Amino acid sequence: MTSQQFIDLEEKYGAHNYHPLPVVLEKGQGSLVWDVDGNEYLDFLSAYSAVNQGHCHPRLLDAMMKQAQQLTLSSRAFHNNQLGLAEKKLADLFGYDKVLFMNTGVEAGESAIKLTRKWGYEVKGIPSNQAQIIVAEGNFWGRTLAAISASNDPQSYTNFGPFLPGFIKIPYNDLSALESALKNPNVAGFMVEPIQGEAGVILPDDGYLEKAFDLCQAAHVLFIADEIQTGLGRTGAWLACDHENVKPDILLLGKALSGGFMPVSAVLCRDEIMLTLKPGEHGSTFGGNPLACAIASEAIDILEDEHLVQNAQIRGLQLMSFLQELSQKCPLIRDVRGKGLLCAIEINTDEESPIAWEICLSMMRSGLLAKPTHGNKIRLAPPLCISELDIKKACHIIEQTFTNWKS
Ligand SMILES: Cc1ncc(COP(=O)(O)O)c(CNc2cccc(C(=O)O)c2)c1O
Repeated sequence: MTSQQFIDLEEKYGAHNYHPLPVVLEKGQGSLVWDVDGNEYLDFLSAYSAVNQGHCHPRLLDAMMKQAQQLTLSSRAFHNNQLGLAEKKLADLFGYDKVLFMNTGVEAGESAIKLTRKWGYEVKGIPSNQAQIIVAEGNFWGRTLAAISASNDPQSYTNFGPFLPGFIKIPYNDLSALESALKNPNVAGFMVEPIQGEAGVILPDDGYLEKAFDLCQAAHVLFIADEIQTGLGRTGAWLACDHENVKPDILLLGKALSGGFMPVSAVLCRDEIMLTLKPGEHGSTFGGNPLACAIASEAIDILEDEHLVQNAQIRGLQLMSFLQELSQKCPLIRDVRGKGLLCAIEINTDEESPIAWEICLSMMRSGLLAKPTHGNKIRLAPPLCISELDIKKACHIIEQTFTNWKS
């Protein structure tokens, strides 16, 4: 079958809830993917940071196959021999008492909202059903009704109402807005991405996270870090919060927690918070299944064994210095920004302009896959295993595209 035939099948039989680039992938390995016509691409999206370890990592394949021949799903009606090991690994690595395994990132977000509310009522003493959670404008943590209720992006919430109450929206990177919102005694938590991914790789001012954390502690409010996109080495540290020595009260992980093999997410926090959940009050059929736990354990080991956090830092510096140089000589570029291997080019147009999309099409034809987010920001986020040579190759493609661009 041709690429077009595969695209036509999706058009005819699938929901039209995405607008993919016109490329049909059939194979991935490390930082590379191939389409059905055998064309090779550098993957600079990494499935939105779900394949930090690289596509189809052989160790993850082995771990999956080994466990899949033993037991894939026990349900939580019974214990299994993988869950406790994976919980301990994450708890020890990140320094928390307890881990709650879920599946998708938004489920981790929903779980964090429920935990924070329950803690608010049963520990902080907020009157029943009055708990508020502060969120930052520009946030994106998934597509459930709670997640879109917390969103200020019309594309996320239009015509999906009515919405969940209990969210207070404040500008991102605005400490005075946070300080005044924290005056509300019914606030239980502040959920924030250390770097806003979908908003276009928006970095807060240095010190924002640390000061926001301190304000939350002073107000007896839980600081919830959504590291589902920024965590697990993406920004050149295990967690983006590490760059400011902030230890969140609640930590959300997902995506690369399975290296792209299956949905695995986790919520980490101390006993005082996690033990507000009593048997039968929360969970999921697949949450903490032995297959997911075996894969998650291996996904963490790979990040450690292959020094991928360090590689993200070094390769990120290489990529960012190129981008800064390019931006000096290219009026089409409004801004370049990033941390580690979570970078973005902001094109000098409004969000509605098709130019960012056309640039991504051109880079695709030259062998590099990237996609715009929020119109005019092109995210550049390769797998953390990417080599110096492949960064050089990508930079050459990016430079050729921008310097030869004729609007
Ligand atoms: C910071 C953050 N938190 C939570 C989620 C939700 O994760 P799940 O998608 O696994 O529920 C994300 C998701 N990030 C993300 C980025 C781009 C596209 C899409 C998409 O839904 O196709 C998702 C995210 O970027």
